Amino acid sequence: MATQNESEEVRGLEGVIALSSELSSIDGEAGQLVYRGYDIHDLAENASFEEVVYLLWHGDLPTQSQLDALKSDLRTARELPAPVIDILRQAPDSAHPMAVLRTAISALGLYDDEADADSPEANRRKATRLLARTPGIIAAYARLRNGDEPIDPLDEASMAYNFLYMLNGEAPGSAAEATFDTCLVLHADHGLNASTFTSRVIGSTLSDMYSAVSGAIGALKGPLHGGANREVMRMLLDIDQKGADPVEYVQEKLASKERVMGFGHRVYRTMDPRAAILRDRVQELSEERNATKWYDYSMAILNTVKSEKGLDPNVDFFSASTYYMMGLDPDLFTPIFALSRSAGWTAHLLEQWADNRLIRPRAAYVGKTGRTVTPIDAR
Ligand SMILES: CC(=O)SCCNC(=O)CCNC(=O)[C@H](O)C(C)(C)COP(=O)(O)OP(=O)(O)OC[C@H]1O[C@@H](n2cnc3c(N)ncnc32)[C@H](O)[C@@H]1OP(=O)(O)O
Ligand SMILES: O=C([O-])CC(=O)C(=O)O
Repeated sequence: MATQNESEEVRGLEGVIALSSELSSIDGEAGQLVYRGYDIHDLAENASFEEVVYLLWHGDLPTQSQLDALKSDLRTARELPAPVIDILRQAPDSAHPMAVLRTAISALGLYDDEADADSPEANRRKATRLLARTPGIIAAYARLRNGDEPIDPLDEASMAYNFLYMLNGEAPGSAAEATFDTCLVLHADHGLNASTFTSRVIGSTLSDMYSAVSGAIGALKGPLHGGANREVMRMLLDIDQKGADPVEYVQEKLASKERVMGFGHRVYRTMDPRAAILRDRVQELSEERNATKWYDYSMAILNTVKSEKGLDPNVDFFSASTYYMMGLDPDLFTPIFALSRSAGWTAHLLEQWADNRLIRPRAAYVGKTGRTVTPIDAR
């Protein structure tokens, strides 16, 4: 039994080691992220999202036949149950797409005969169904709210290609597919971040995978976590609309003690390696198109926040302009994050259940003591 003094509080659990994991490691001082021993730069350059999913779920990169089998399983599993499509049809057009995704993932559990089956094999099958169906949910809702019908994915295409295809109804170029695939690789796992911790807490009660992933989506939605990518784009658009100087705009925010979205991180004390990869991608996209506005604003903000607050950008800062330059709607940015992070959440759940112990910390009680009940008519 742990012996921490009951009155000691570690605010926000900063630095607390709550469990052991073989999935990803972060060196916050060096700015290094590793999935199962592979550096994120290596994976971003040389592995597809599907290969990373296999790596997270199984521990090693797949052989060609293992990858083919995974892709075939994902293809077979991806059709959405009709009642879930009905839920998407009935969701208000103005709903937050993360709320829609959370609801739809929860509803998937209603139509999965194995929802409460707890064997490792059943949990792997559910992880496959859950990940396979997430792109279709996000794309279908994005189309339905615009009055368009959902589009079926293609048989032989990658998840990155199919997501963009289902969303836009046209074939994405190979550069767009590659950029999107890299984004999925970069967001797939990140230690015991808030949403992953949420999923493991829920999983540790031996609740089911749909409950745990719905809870994780709820945690990711917040602007201090995955929701920051949408807020970053809102800030860039606001600067543009007002014709504001990005340096002055951000200086004003800092002077009024507002947080600048996309900066700071609980673990990194230097540049998030994913932000560096995405910064370079935004620069390339900008130069290819001869349209450097978003990159220029972003770099002006980066330099200002760094010099005034000493803060570096996190993954959400440059994913915003990357997605926007790909024509994606800002309120889909966080659902896209969730699509990728589902790989990590489900891998963490499989790991949790392989050696489960209920996660249940303590609170330091700082409330009143020694009170006695006064009869209600005398209060
Ligand atoms: C995928 C992800 O989840 S990455 C994170 C995405 N979230 C964001 O980009 C939101 C903006 N960033 C933040 O709010 C924070 O940096 C967090 C929540 C990510 C991490 O914060 P924590 O480790 O809890 O640091 P904490 O909130 O205690 O902040 C420490 C100090 O830095 C300041 N600070 C931290 N981030 C920012 C920011 N983005 N803008 C301005 N000030 C900031 C805080 O105001 C605080 O200053 P103070 O000591 O003068 O009060
Ligand atoms: O790790 C964190 O605290 C936030 C997160 O999920 C990430 O950076 O990808």
